[in-house]
Amino acid sequence: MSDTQTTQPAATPPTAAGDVLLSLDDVTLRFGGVVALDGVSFDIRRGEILGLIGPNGAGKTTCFNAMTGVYQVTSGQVSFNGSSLAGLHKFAITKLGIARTFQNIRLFGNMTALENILVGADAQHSTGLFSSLFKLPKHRREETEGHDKARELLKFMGLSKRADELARNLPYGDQRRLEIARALATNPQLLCLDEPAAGFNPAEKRDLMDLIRRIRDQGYTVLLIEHDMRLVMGVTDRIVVLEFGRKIAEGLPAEIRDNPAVIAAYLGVDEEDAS
Ligand SMILES: Nc1ncnc2c1ncn2[C@@H]1O[C@H](COP(=O)(O)OP(=O)(O)OP(=O)(O)O)[C@@H](O)[C@H]1O
Repeated sequence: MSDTQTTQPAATPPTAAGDVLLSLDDVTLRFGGVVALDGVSFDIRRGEILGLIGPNGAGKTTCFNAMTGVYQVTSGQVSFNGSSLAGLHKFAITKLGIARTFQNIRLFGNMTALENILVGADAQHSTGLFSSLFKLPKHRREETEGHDKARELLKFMGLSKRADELARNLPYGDQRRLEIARALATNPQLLCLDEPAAGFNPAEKRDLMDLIRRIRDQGYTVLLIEHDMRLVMGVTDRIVVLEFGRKIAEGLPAEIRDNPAVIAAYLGVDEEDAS
């Protein structure tokens, strides 16, 4: 990645580092008889990299889905910048400033890398169909700005040379990075990454850790779901641990590493045996 060191225009810089950006307050989410989230509460603070971990089926992706409007919570509340997200459609939530990537890459394969990012940037355009049909000046200005920003994002992610290649022809690692770039194009305050290192080799994982730190240094807040413990422990500021839909621990990486309940959850043994 030779062209990754330039900076791109930052997201809204942190107003007061450490204030609460998003909070889950006693959130329960049921699918019929399955309780995917059971009274989960935690905060994401502005400017931090928060890890969300737990064994398979713990409720991590459901948490993302509750935050991004894919599912409405059964009870409890999700708030962003102090306002409830209840009833908001996922597009409205994107506009408010929450973006995500998916476990399984969801790019538009027949579009170029650049076009994929432009789709993300479109989510923040203020002009509507009328302006776009009649190519009004404000719409044209937004289009130009969108192109400039998309190229800067490609550069930031080390993908400049891929701009005009179809997404489906990109190597796997570049597709993963493009997904992150597309999410950043929506100009989020909070970027949620769902297993971004899946399928990566150790060297790619190290590059990803570096990239996540650089993203945070640009002023974004990052929520990271990841199974690779070395990556999670190495890059996050704090970690929240779920098991069977419940929060079982929250703390600094070193605290989580030594927490008997967390060790038990991962080893599948009784907490007393793990301590
Ligand atoms: N749409 C759905 N309908 C029914 N049950 C669901 C649905 N989505 C998730 N679940 C259930 O909710 C629970 C939590 O699933 P979730 O995908 O959030 O876990 P996860 O921690 O992300 O797991 P993994 O690490 O395997 O991705 C699981 O029991 C899962 O089967």
